[in-house]
Amino acid sequence: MHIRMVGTGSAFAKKYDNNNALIETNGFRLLVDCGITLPKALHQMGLSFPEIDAVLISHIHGDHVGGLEEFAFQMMFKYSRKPVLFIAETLIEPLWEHTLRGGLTQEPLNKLDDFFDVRPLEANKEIELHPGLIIELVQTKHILNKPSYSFLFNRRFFYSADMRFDGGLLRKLVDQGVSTIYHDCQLESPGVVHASLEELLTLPEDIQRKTWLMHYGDAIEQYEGRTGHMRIVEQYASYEV
Ligand SMILES: O=c1ccn([C@@H]2O[C@H](COP(=O)(O)O)[C@@H](O)[C@H]2O)c(=O)[nH]1
Ligand SMILES: [Zn+2]
Ligand SMILES: [Zn+2]
Repeated sequence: MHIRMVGTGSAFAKKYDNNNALIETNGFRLLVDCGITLPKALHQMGLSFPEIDAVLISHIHGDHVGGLEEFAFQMMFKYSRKPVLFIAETLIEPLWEHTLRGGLTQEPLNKLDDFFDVRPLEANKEIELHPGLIIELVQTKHILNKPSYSFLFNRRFFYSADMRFDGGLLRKLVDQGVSTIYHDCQLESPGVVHASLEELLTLPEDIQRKTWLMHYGDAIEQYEGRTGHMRIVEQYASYEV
């Protein structure tokens, strides 16, 4: 399984695009989150929307869903196709009512299913998205009373999306066989709604060695050599996980 970060930046980063990723396996290309900067970043990578087989959403923040309106419009009016949208069942109504409805509605198109082939996902239940690509949604803490999900791929690759620090969960995942963790990282403390670098540095060495940092601020270069045993994911680079 390959992963390419379309962006590695925090919500307010300007040197880095929104923290969105492409997971590629057996000829299947899954977009993980579709933020405000995604359409331009994807274009700069030489890719266009029809080359994406499905999109998966972690939670309703602009750097994770802000590019969906353009995705939907381009697919409908430029390519006459309905993209597959994998999304937790708890996020379906808020995604339409609170984010997309205003921009996308034009009678008779007035619901999420008019634009996307919606595939609801249940948390804590494995599902094969494509042959060779199994996913489990793990609900993690990010914003109070706002559902947010991390992703476990093929039982071995954990992608935090946006979450607060949870050392107990990371310990459990590693003990269960997770070999690679991509974790959001807020460089300055306190993390508040993300894991801070200071918190991540408290992880035991064996977990740190499996951990790569993403969703970072523009100051990341100043932190090179100061991330313990954790490595930094580079924007646009491709990794085998
Ligand atoms: O209580 C809060 C809520 C949000 N923030 C900041 O806003 C961004 C939201 O974007 P993410 O998708 O969560 O990255 C977050 O990074 C915080 O910087 C906050 O500080 N406190
Ligand atoms: Zn974010
Ligand atoms: Zn968020």
